Amino acid sequence: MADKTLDQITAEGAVYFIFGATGDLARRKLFPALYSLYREGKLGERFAIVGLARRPRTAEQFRDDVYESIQEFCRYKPNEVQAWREFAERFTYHSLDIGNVDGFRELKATTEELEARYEIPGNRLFYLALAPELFGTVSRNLRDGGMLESGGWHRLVIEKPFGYDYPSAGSLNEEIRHVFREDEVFRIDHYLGKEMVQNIEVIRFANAFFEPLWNNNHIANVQITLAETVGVEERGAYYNKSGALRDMVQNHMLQMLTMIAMEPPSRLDPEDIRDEKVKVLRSLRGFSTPDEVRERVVRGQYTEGEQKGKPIKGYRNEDSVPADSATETFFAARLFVDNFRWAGVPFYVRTGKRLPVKSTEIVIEFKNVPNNVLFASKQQLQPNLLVIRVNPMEGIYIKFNAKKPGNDMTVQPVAMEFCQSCQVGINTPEAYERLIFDAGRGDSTYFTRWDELAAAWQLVDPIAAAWRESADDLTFYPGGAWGPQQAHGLLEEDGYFWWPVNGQDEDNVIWVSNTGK
Ligand SMILES: NC(=O)C1=CN([C@@H]2O[C@H](COP(=O)(O)OP(=O)(O)OC[C@H]3O[C@@H](n4cnc5c(N)ncnc54)[C@H](OP(=O)(O)O)[C@@H]3O)[C@@H](O)[C@H]2O)C=CC1
Ligand SMILES: O=C1O[C@H](COP(=O)(O)O)[C@@H](O)[C@H](O)[C@H]1O
Repeated sequence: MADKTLDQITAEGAVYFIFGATGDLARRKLFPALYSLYREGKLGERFAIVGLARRPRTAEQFRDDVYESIQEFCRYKPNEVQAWREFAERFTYHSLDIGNVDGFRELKATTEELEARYEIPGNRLFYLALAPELFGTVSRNLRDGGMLESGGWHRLVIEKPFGYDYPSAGSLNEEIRHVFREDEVFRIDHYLGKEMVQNIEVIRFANAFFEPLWNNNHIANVQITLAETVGVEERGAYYNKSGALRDMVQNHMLQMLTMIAMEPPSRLDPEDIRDEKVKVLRSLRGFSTPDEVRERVVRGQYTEGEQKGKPIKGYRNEDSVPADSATETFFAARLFVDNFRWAGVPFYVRTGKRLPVKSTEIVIEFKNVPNNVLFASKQQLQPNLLVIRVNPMEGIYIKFNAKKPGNDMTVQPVAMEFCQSCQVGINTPEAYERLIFDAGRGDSTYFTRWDELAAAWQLVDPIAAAWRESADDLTFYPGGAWGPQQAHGLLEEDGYFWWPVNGQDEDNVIWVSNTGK
């Protein structure tokens, strides 16, 4: 599986089915990812791609759409005529309504022709870029239409959101599992495909100097920020039902938290890693009353504001959003992992739309050194920080104290940075490339297993239930600001503050960086 060479993986070959091929995700992420994989030889020689949706498209029209999407969104441009032609030849479009099983029987015939033409041994990967309500029907019709009768493997890749709450996620899971085994289901959380999220394991487990300090004796708190400048764009109808809690916290935020908090797995096998992540999710302190939710969670919604000098409208004025919506566009919480390693260490998480910058960062704040004669009376020492920059900048920096050159013992913070994206630039593979490649080779490490999802929903559901009771605690923030004041209060109560992202507070810090900053 994961330890096969690239040649072995690509030699097997597969047909990739993109359900929802005329949709936004396919256009912005999936086609560009497939083209990059092709350009890097990661699809091998034996592959075909079938786009599926209801609207009629000729093969030519479809290839034109794909060309435009790649031109706009892919890190490789389709300017190399020969490469584009060879790739486009492997792309076909099949118009089909998910609800109609006969369409799947026709698809079977088309697929068998493609498999014969390109010598593909019956391996089939079904990517569902569809509304989740359709996942169960597709699974059933794939089976009933004979699409699972080939000799090779069959894998189902599904997009988020996986359910609306624990019961609905459970029903959805059952529907899918009537047809596919758990090891055939690849549930996407695209944050797990991000380079720096995957790097957390390496940073933690391949360095002698982090792991011994990685516990409540040395870490004061952990801060995870996922800030976006965008509003809800054209997704008001979806977002208004989902809100930040379901859109970002239940999945991306909790996944990052588990990577930070998990115990080292005994082997780097997908199941061992996922077992450790589940243990973290199960150790998260739940919310047993609505009061507890109010104490530890802040929800906010953006109002009119300004970004980069331009006015922006409030959430309630966005398209498809009701004028009295109580949906949160901002979420912050103080979470605890109640286990031996992390007892007493707050994990602060925050995410929101219409914040001042686009940035995802994880800050590990270490406890201060004990007061000592040398420094304490004279100056306030800053805590050591380890900062993992996930997105859009990728890298890591550590902040520590050093002597300012001169005669006295003045201490100044120094930041040593490794900026990965500055080095690799646009050639960093996109999350979707990695995830499609991993699904193609059957490596489920960076996909969410059902028990992870279930545990995440079980944490999130009581928060949603408390919010349903009353919207009194909904706070507001002007678009372009760092969320409501209450989110700062969460940390101030504990004697901390949110470290500014992107090193923005670092005027007094000396930077040593591979970017030459
Ligand atoms: N867009 C994004 O950035 C992200 C999307 N996602 C998830 O990905 C999934 C797809 O999202 P997105 O691309 O934005 O959605 P869109 O609404 O843009 O696309 C939906 C696709 O489904 C097809 N479709 C709808 N009904 C049927 C049917 N009965 N039979 C066959 N095809 C059908 C549509 O094509 P047609 O009308 O031609 O049938 C279209 O291609 C969703 O689960 C979403 O939550 C997750 C993260 C980010
Ligand atoms: O899943 C989602 O993620 C995006 C943010 O992803 P990023 O990779 O750009 O940080 C978010 O905008 C969207 O609402 C959500 O559905």
